[in-house]
Amino acid sequence: MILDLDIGNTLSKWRLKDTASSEIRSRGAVWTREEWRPGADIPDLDVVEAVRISSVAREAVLQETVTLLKRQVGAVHVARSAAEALGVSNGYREPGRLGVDRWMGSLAGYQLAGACCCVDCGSAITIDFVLPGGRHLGGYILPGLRLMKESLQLGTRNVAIDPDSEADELLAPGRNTVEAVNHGIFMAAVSAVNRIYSEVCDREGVALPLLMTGGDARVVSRGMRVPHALWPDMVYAGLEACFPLTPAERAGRMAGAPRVPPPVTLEKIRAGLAFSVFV
Ligand SMILES: Nc1ncnc2c1ncn2[C@@H]1O[C@H](COP(=O)(O)OP(=O)(O)O)[C@@H](O)[C@H]1O
Ligand SMILES: CC(C)(COP(=O)(O)O)[C@@H](O)C(=O)NCCC(=O)O
Ligand SMILES: [K+]
Repeated sequence: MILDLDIGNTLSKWRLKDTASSEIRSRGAVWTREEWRPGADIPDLDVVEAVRISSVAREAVLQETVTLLKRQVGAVHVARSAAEALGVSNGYREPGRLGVDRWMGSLAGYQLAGACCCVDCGSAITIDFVLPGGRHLGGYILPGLRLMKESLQLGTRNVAIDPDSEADELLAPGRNTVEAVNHGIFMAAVSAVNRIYSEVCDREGVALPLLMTGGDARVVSRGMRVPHALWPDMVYAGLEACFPLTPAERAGRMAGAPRVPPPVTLEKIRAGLAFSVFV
């Protein structure tokens, strides 16, 4: 069995993957806290032959986790952002500083779709771009839905946006505090993602497939104006591509990879942007 770990700022996600069949056997998540330890919340390590980790938690948390895991598991692979991998060149001036979850997502996106825009809606919302030929441009970081809501301190933090609400409802003016806050942060997130996607496609002269992941991807996806695919396992897929262990992974197949809808034409993207130009 392979244990994959995606340690984010809010949640540490894990899944167990069968080494022979490549099937996902179980998955779960625990809060990422300072005292995070693999233990009761994490699956039985006796069955684990290898661990793959993507972590944006503090380096000390990662090191403690790795030390603990190494006592019981032979192979522990820790992903790091690099200047180049799998045909993608990192757009950061200091490549190691790019969040490794963003790097994993960008590598997975490029493997699946070629040039692409990768959006990760977690504690932060990150938007990364990879051009044809594999040039990663860099990207954008904004607060995630939960962070935006908490920063307002209006006592609405425990009333989450229903991911099944229709975009129409979410875009309407709120008629109480919870609605006003939820609709406001929804609007902030989707406007930013729609606009950033269009602006970058416009400036680079290419219509890019759009991939979305993260705990709030389903909600944000409701407000997207362009075709896109949801890929909950996108960060894990980057781990699979960097450290292929199963026969399917060695053949380049990534678990849970979605069908990616073709993007709308560049003309349509530009026509959409034209509405926001007033001069
Ligand atoms: N069951 C849940 N528990 C916690 N957060 C959730 C849950 N479902 C959705 N969310 C949202 O997802 C975000 C966490 O998403 P995730 O992608 O795991 O973030 P990170 O990678 O930063 O830890 C939270 O900020 C919250 O808005
Ligand atoms: C931007 C992030 C905080 C997003 O993390 P997440 O919301 O997934 O927990 C993370 O990718 C990170 O710590 N990045 C380092 C800074 C950077 O990417 O420039
Ligand atoms: K994120």
